[in-house]
Amino acid sequence: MSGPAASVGHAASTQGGPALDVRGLTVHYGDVLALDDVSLTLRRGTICGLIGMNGSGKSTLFKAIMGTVKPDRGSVAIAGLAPKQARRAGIVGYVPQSEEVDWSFPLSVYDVVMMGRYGFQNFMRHPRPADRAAVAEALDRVELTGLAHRRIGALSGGQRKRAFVARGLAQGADVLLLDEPFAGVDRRSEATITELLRELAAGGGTVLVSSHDLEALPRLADEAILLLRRVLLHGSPQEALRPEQLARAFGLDLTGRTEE
Ligand SMILES: Nc1ncnc2c1ncn2[C@@H]1O[C@H](COP(=O)(O)OP(=O)(O)OP(=O)(O)O)[C@@H](O)[C@H]1O
Repeated sequence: MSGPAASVGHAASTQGGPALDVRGLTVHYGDVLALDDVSLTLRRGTICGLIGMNGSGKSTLFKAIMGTVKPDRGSVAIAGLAPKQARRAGIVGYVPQSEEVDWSFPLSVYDVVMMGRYGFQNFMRHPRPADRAAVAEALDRVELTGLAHRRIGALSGGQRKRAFVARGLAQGADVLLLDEPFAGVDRRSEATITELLRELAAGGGTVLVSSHDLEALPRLADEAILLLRRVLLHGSPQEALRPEQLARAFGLDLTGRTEE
C-alpha cells in the first residue's frame, strides 16, 4: 500500500507495547459519573468498535484519551506516551462527532485536511510539497477532490465526515479515534470509510471507532467494547452482539422492551 492511508510512519509505530493502554479511567462532570474505572488495551493493527447507548460515555472516553477531558483517576498511554505528548507528536488523530464542530468557521475542505499535517510543518505553518501531496491523496481517498475548495460548512453531513476522516488519513496517525463516523452517511460513504480504516489497520494503525450501526460491526471491526460507564465486555464483535450482552449494554430486556 502507499499514500497517507498506509503511512503509519511515526517513531512510535516501531516501539513495542500496546498502541493504546487505558487504566482505571474515572471521569465525573460535576455530579455525573461518565466513566467508572475504565481499562482497555488495544494492540497495533486492530480496529475496535466502541458500542454503547446514548450517554454511556463513548465521547467522554475519546476526549479523555485525547487529554481534553481531565480524569479524576486513571491513566492513558498512546504508544507509551501521555495524551498531550502523543497529540504533539501526531501519533493520535481524532474525528469528532459532527455536533462538536463549528461548521461556520471559514475553512475550506482543503484547509481542514491540511490541519492534519500541522505537526509536520515548521512554526510558520508553511506546507511543504510532502504535506500537499498527503492532503491531495487523502482527499482522493475519500472522494472529495472536486470539493476541496468549498467551505466545510457548505458540505453535506456525509461529506463533512469524509473530510474529517481525510484529515486523520493525512496525519498518518498511529492511533485514530473516530466518534460516530457513520452517523448520517450513506451506504457508499460508509463503505469508503470502512475500507480506509481496514487499510489503515492492515498497515499497522490502530482504530477505536464508536458506532450505532450494530449490523455493520462484524464487517468493520476485529474486536468490540460494550461500554456503559464501565467496560461491560471486550471481545469479538460476535460476542458483543449476543442478545444477552446487548441487553446489558442497552438496558433492553430480551423481548426488546426498553427499561426505564
Ligand atoms: N460537558 C458535560 N457536562 C456535564 N455532563 C456531561 C458533559 N458531557 C457529557 N456529559 C454527561 O456524561 C455522560 C456521558 O456522555 P457522553 O457524551 O460521553 O456519552 P456518549 O456515549 O458519547 O453519548 P451519545 O451516544 O449520545 O453521543 C452523559 O450522562 C452526559 O449527559
